[in-house]
Amino acid sequence: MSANIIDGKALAAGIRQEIRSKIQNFTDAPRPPCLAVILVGDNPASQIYVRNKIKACLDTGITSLEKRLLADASEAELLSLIKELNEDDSVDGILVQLPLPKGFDEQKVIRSIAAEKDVDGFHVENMGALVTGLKGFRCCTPHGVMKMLESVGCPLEGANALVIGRSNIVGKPMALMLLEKNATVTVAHSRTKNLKELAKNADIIVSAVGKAGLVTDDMVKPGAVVIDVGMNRNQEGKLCGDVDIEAVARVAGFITPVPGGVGPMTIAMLLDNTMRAFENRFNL
Ligand SMILES: Nc1nc(=O)c2c([nH]1)NC[C@@H]1CN(c3ccc(C(=O)N[C@@H](CCC(=O)O)C(=O)O)cc3)C=[N+]21
Ligand SMILES: [Mg+2]
Repeated sequence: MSANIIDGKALAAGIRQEIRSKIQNFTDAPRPPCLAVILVGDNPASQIYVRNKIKACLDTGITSLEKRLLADASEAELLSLIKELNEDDSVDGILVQLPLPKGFDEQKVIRSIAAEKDVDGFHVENMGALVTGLKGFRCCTPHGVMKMLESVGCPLEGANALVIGRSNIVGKPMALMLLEKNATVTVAHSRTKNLKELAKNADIIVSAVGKAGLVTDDMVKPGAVVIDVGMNRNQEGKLCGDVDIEAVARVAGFITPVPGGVGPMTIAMLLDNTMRAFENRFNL
C-alpha cells in the first residue's frame, strides 16, 4: 500500500478563498475583519510565524494590527495592551504569539483576553466550551486536523484514535474534538509505556510531540490515517514532522506532509475564527 497525501496547503487555500469572497460580499459591513497580533520579544521563529499570519490576513482581506513589545516589557504592560485591544471596537480578534519570554505567566495573559476575541481558542472559557460541547472558538491546530480528516472522509465514529502529546494547545483539545465525533480516543505522552502497541491498534494517529522520527512504519496499522503535527528541523536544517514519512507512507492509508500539511490549516482556522468573531460582532 502507498499512502495518499492529504494536501493541507491546497485545503487551506480553498478555505482562504471562501473567506476572501465572503469578505468581498459583505457589502453592508462597516469595515473589514481585524486581527491584532501581539509579539513580545524578538524570538526569530516567532517573528517569522507572526509575519506569515499577517500575510495570510492581507491575502484574504482581513486587516491586521501588529503590536510589539520588547522582551523585557513587564507583564503589566502586556496586560494593559490586551485590555486596550479588548475595549477597541475596531478589533475582532486578539492573538498573543506563544511562547512568551521567561517571566510571563502565559495562562494569566491568555485569560486576560476577552473570550469573544480569543481567536486562538486558548482561553479557559473557550476550552471549557469545547469540554462541555458548547459554542466557542476552537483551537486552530486540532480544528484544522479535524477538517483534514473530514476532507478524506475518514470515519471517526468508533474509530480508534491515538493522540500522541497532551499539550493544552494541541493534544488535549485534539482528543476532545475526536471524542466529540465519537472516536475511541487514547492519549499517549512521555510517560506512556506501550506506545508502539497503542499505535499499532490505531485507525488514526495524530502526533504532536516535536520529535523527528518518533512515528515509524512498524508502529502503523496498514491503511491507518497518520496526521503529523510535529514541527522540527532535521540535521540539514530542513523542516520535518514527527513521522518518518517515507517509510510510514508505504503502510498508511493517508498521511500529512510537513511542511504543507497541518501548518497551513492552522493559519486557515485562525482566519476562520477571526471571521466568526467579526460576524458575531456585527450579527452578520
Ligand atoms: N498564540 C499562538 N497561536 C498559534 O497558533 C501559534 C503560536 N502562538 N505559537 C507558535 C505556533 C506555531 N504555529 C504555526 C502555524 C503555522 C505554521 C505553518 O504554516 N507552517 C508551514 C511551514 C512554515 C515554514 O516553512 O517554516 C507548513 O507547515 O507548511 C507553522 C507554525 C502557530 N502557533
Ligand atoms: Mg508530552
